[in-house]
Amino acid sequence: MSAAPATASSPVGGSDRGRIVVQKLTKSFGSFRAVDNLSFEVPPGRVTGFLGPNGAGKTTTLRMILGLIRPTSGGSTIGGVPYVQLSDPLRVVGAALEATNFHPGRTGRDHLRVMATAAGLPASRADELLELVGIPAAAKKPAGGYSMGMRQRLGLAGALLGDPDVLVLDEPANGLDPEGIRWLRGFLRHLAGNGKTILVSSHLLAEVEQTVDDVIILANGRLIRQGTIEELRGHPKVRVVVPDPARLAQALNGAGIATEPGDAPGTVFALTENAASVGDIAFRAGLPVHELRRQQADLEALFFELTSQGGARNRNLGAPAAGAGQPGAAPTQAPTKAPTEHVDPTSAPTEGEAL
Ligand SMILES: Nc1ncnc2c1ncn2[C@@H]1O[C@H](COP(=O)(O)OP(=O)(O)OP(=O)(O)O)[C@@H](O)[C@H]1O
Repeated sequence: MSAAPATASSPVGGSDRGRIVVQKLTKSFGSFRAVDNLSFEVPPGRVTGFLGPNGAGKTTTLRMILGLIRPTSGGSTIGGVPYVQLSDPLRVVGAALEATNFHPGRTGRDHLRVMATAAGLPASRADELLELVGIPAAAKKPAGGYSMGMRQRLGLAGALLGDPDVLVLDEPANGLDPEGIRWLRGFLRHLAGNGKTILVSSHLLAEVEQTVDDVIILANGRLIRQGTIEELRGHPKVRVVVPDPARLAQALNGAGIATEPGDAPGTVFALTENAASVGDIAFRAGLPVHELRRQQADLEALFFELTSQGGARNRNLGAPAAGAGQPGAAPTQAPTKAPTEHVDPTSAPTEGEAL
C-alpha cells in the first residue's frame, strides 16, 4: 500500500489513524549510509517489532520518524502526516528512545508534572501514569536513584502522557528483569488490544518474540524481512526418525499430511503440529518410528542467519578476520554515533541538524 499524500491539513482518521508509513527513507552521515531506502508500514492495533543487530539503523530510523533528524531522502508519516506537521503531536505519538537521561535530582512525579504542564495537561496526570506503569512508590524518589527498569517505566509513562494513538519505544526491555519483561509484554499487548499502534525496537528477536504480532527486520540499514511473527516461524513441523522415510512420507501424504525431506538420512518432516497423528499414521502403516518430535522454529538462529547472510554481514563488525577474508582489507568502520537524547515529545528537536 502506498502512503497517502501527507499534508498538514490531512485528517487523522479512517484507516490512516495511527498508521506509520515509511517510504524510501535514507539517512547518510557523511559518506556512511546508516539507513538505506527503507519502506514499511506499521498498522494500528498490533505490536510490531523493529529488529536488527547493533548498528543496523533502528534508532536512526525512529529518530527520523519522530522528526528529530532530517532524512537525506524519503519520508515518513504518522496518521498520514509527517511528524513535524502534526498539530498536536503529543496526542498522536508518544516516544521513549532512551531511558537514561532524566534529571537525576528530580523525582519521577516532578519529571512527569513538568512534561504535563508544558503540554497543557493537568499535573494529576503524573500520578495516574506512575500508577499505570507500576511505579507509584517511586513518585517521590529522585530519578537519579532509579534502577534501569524504573527508568524504562518512567520513560514509558512520559511516552503515554498525551494518551497517544502511537507508541514508539526504543529497546524498552533493556534492563528489565524477567518480571518486568512479562509486565511490559502484557502492557503492550493491552495497549495494542485497545487499538494503539506499538512499534518496539530490539536487537534480540528472542526478547520480543512473545510480544510482537509483526516484525520488520533490518541489517546494515536495509530492510531484510517484513511479515507476521507466524510467517517468520514458518509452518509447524514434526521431525520423524524412521528406517524408511519414503514409505512414511507416502503414508502421511495418503492421509493428507504434506511432507518435506528430512535434515539427515533416515528423517522426514511432516508439515503438521499434530505429532500424535503422525505417530498414529505410522503405526497403522506398520512402520516403526524411532523418534518423533515437534520442531520449534529457532527464531534466534533464523534472525542471525537473516541478518548475517551475504551482504548483510554487520558492517560494524568490520571485515572478516585476516585469513577468513581478503588479507589486509581495511575494516569498514562505521562512525561513532552521537549520544542520543531522551525524547521529550513536547520539546523541539535538539540535534545540530535537527529540524
Ligand atoms: N549522529 C551520527 N553520526 C554518525 N553516525 C551515526 C550517527 N547516528 C548513528 N550513526 C551510525 O549509524 C549506524 C546505525 O546506528 P543506529 O543507532 O541507528 O543503529 P541501531 O540499529 O539503533 O543500533 P543499536 O541496537 O546498537 O542501538 C551506526 O553505525 C551508527 O554508528
